[in-house]
Amino acid sequence: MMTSTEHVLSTTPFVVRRRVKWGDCDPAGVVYTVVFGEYVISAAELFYGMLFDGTPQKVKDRHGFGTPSRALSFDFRSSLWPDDEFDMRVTVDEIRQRTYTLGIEAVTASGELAFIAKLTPICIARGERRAIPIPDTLRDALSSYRDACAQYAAARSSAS
Ligand SMILES: CC(C)(COP(=O)(O)OP(=O)(O)OC[C@H]1O[C@@H](n2cnc3c(N)ncnc32)[C@H](O)[C@@H]1OP(=O)(O)O)[C@@H](O)C(=O)NCCC(=O)NCCSC(=O)c1cc(O)c2ccccc2c1O
Repeated sequence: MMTSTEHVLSTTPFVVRRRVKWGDCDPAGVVYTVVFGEYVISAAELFYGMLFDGTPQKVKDRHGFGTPSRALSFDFRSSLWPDDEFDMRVTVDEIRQRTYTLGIEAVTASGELAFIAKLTPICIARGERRAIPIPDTLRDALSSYRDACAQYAAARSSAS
């Protein structure tokens, strides 16, 4: 039997399921604030892997760009506890010139909203710390994903 504490649940929309590990928690017994950054960046990296069908750093290397975080914000709605399972759904909220914003919404197995994060990466030339326009391959992949999610949502709402 294989047990995983982090795996991709679906690709459209892109959803990562995680289980809170004991080591994620602080002495108060809930997930430590610092760990939320790891949750979000890890989900974003898996998202890039899906967009380019590979492992995240290798695909960015291949395409010649990096994606340092230009901004990151959190809205914490409820605490996460050891062994809690939660799903992080990734949306493409904005695509600008050199930056774009991913929304990451985390919902527990009982349907409770845990947090909403907004991650704004800035594209840089690989190996340099210089901002560049979002490469066309990435821009196209982000737009296609956003369109596919919109189509999925429309199909679901017309079915219900
Ligand atoms: C990357 C920078 C050197 C670029 O500096 P520059 O001066 O050229 O551009 P700006 O910093 O002014 O950015 C303009 C851009 O940002 C948008 N923007 C401005 N304010 C905000 C805001 N509050 N929220 C959201 N967006 C904002 C503005 O609209 C412009 O976007 P457009 O799309 O409109 O053009 C410099 O920004 C820099 O070095 N920043 C620090 C980055 C950093 O250290 N982050 C901390 C974590 S490190 C990290 O995440 C990281 C990840 C990687 O995967 C890497 C991979 C490879 C190398 C390094 C990595 C890395 O450090």
